[in-house]
Parts: sequence; structure tokens; C-alpha cells
Amino acid sequence: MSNYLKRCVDLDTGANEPLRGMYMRSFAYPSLKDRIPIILTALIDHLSREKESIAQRYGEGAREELKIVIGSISKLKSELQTNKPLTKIESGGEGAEHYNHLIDEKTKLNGEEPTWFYSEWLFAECYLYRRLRETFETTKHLQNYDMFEYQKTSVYHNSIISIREATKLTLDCLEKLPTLSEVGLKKMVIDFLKLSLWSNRADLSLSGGAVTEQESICTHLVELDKFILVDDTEKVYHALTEIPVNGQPKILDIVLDNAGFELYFDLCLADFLLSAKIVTHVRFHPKNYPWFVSDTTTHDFYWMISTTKDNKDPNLRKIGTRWQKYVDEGKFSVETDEFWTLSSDFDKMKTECPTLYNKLGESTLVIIKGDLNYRKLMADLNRPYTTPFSVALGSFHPNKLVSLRTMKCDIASGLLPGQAEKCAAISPKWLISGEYATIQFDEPSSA
Ligand SMILES: O=P(O)(O)OC[C@@]1(O)O[C@H](CO)[C@@H](O)[C@@H]1O
Ligand SMILES: [Mn+2]
Repeated sequence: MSNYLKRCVDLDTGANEPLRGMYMRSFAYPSLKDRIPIILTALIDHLSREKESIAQRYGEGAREELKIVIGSISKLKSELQTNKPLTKIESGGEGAEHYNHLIDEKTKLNGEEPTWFYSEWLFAECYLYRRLRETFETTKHLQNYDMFEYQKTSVYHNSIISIREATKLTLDCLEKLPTLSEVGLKKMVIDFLKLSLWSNRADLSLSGGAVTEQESICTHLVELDKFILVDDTEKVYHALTEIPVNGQPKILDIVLDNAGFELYFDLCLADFLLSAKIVTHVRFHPKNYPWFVSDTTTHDFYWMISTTKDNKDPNLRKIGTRWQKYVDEGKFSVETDEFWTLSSDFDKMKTECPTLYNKLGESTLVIIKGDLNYRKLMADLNRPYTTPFSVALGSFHPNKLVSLRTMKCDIASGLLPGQAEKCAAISPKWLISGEYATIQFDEPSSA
């Protein structure tokens, strides 16, 4: 073990403490020690291998710049692996001030500069993606290059069987809509919520960037139910349907997570809710730059719609054309905000980004996808897993909201006494493997 890691301790994260890489029994440690270096190595390999094609697409100047970029990423990897202090973001630009200010604050507080393993894991990991952004934003030719695009598009193409299946299912459900009973409608809404949930099972950050074919979830929904540890779908259905649409816009916000496979299911859910007239508009919230490998950027969002619309498969063409029409009519819109790529947990949104907090308050429901967003909902604290969800949210109660999350890090809330122990006995990696999931609803107490 290298010297710097000797200060890491063979412990779990302390109770009610933020997860940190220095706690060797928490998932933060293997994440920083093994998983992120694998992601960075794969990125360096990709950039070296694709020099020619990148130079063709971005111009000859990009060839020289790639050498600098590869050098910077290697340096970043070495800084992480030797637990060096986190350096300031020098490029200016979005969020730079946020990260730099926090580095100063932590230095003041601890009397030494924050380092990769001793910092809060959430901060260190978000900072990593901001550093990667800096590497590209300081170039002339590669500013808009998405270093993870090839993985995200591969996920889409490799999952085409499941995507076709989801498309067929969605189109069949849409056809049945006019004659559907209330009970039938409710079942379909809940099924689409669960499809969107399980589409979060795989992400490219957890797999170290490895692209695998995504299994079919449409045909397994019922058997997957036993892995949902908290299931608030009844409350979600109620929230979605309680206010009738009487000419007033009824908005659904979806705080997106991963592109490729997961986004496809989010779009199917959005299409179904629009078609059933349960909502009138859907606002999608992507990231402003490449984030946690597979997260959806604005470009990924539009790419998915146009690729689906232009597919050879008639069903995909049909659904892609519907989605494009929704975009053209303003029924689907993309809302961006730099808050999503800050390291801030959502408890801080009200004070740090009141406009976004208030905006989320305008809609009927906010769907918050994925594990990283869950970490941000929980402030990445190692609370007792029985802590009520609404308590763990701190001051984040902008609206009725639901978190759809497959469990991929050692944080949980809202579980019943004994539930965690039962899962651990069945599957020791239950917290981090994505096998289990939660659907957790919250509403402001005055609502
Ligand atoms: O948010 P997502 O896509 O569901 O998951 C992202 C994720 O794999 O990345 C982090 C580690 O890098 C973990 O918190 C989490 O498991
Ligand atoms: Mn993600």
C-alpha cells in the first residue's frame, strides 16, 4: 500500500458523516481507488486510438491539442492516485467559482488543502468531472468534444433489442388509451414509472465505462417487484392525477440521469403521460457538460430523438417522430441549469439557486432519476437507513417529488427496521449492485 493510503482507515463511514474515500469499507474507497482510474485510463486509450478520426472531425489543430489533453488527463489520474491536493479550476467558466470557493473553505476549515481521499466523496467526484471539462474547455478545437459520447451512443445501439421492445410496448399502450378503464390507466402509469426506474440499473460510471448490452426489463417487471424496497407508486399516481387539466398547463419535470438506454425509457414514460393527458408539458433537465460518464447532456437528448426518428425500424421511426413533434410544439422542452453540475447537495438549492428551486415548484410533479441524484438528495450522508425520506431531504421540499433510484452506493433512507439486514443476508452487495431499488415520494408539508 502506498504511503498516502496508510492514512485511510479500515472503517465504514461514521454515522451521519458524509461518505469519504478514506473510509476503506465504504464504496467511496474502491470507487476512487479503482473505478475512476479505470474510467480515466479508458478515456486516455480512446483519445490516443481515435487521434485520426478526431483530427478529421475537429481539424488538424485538434491533433496537437489532443496531446495536451491526454497529458492533462494522465496528470489528473496521477494526482488522484497519489492523493494530491485538489487544485483550483483555472479556466473560469461554469461552476469554477463554486469549486474554487469550496477548496478555499475546506483549506480554511481543516488547516490543510483538501485531497482526493480525505474530501467528501461527492465533492471529489463532482470536482473530477469539472476538471475533465476544464481540460477540454481550454482548447480551441475541442471545446465541444464530448469525451464520453462514444460510450453513450454504444449503449443505445447495443441495447437496441430492449429499446425495440420498449417501443412496441409503448405504442401498444398508446393505442389502448382511448378505451382504458381507470384501473387499467393506473396500472400502465405505474408500469411506465417502474420501467423508468429499472432503466437506471446500469450506468457507465459504475461499470467503469464498460458498455454492456442492456437486458430486457419490459418482460421482467413483475418479478422485479420484490427488489423494490420502498414503493410509493400509489402516491405518485395520486399526485399526477389529482388535479384535473382544465386548460391550465400541467407540467412534469424530469431531472434526468443517464443517456442511451435510461433516457429512452424516460421518454416513453413522458410520451405516455402526455398522451393520456395526465400532463400537458414535460420539462427535461439534462447536464451542461459530460458528467459521470453516462449522464444525459442537451446534445444527447436531441441526438436520441433524431436517431430514433431516422431509424430503419418503423416503430422506432414512429415514436421518434412523435417525440420530435412534441419538441417542435414545445410539449417537450429542455431546461438547463449549472446547478446540476455543481457538487452541491439539493438541500442547498433553495439558497444557492432559488430560481431553479422555485421553477421546480411550478410543476405537478418532479421526477428525480438515479443514484447520484439520490446521493445529492441525501447530502451523501451515512444516515441510519430507517431515517424517513422526508427528514433526509433536509430543506429540499420544492414540490411533490419522486426519486426513482436503483441502489448503487452505500446510502439509503426510508427502509423498515430489519429490511437492510434481510437484504444484506440475501446479497452482501445489495447497496451497490443495482439489484435493489426505491421509489420514494415526498411532498411539502403544507401541500
Ligand atoms: O447516478 P447513476 O447514473 O444512477 O449512478 C452513478 C454512480 O454509478 O456513480 C457514482 C459513483 O461514480 C455512484 O454514486 C453511482 O452508483
Ligand atoms: Mn448517471
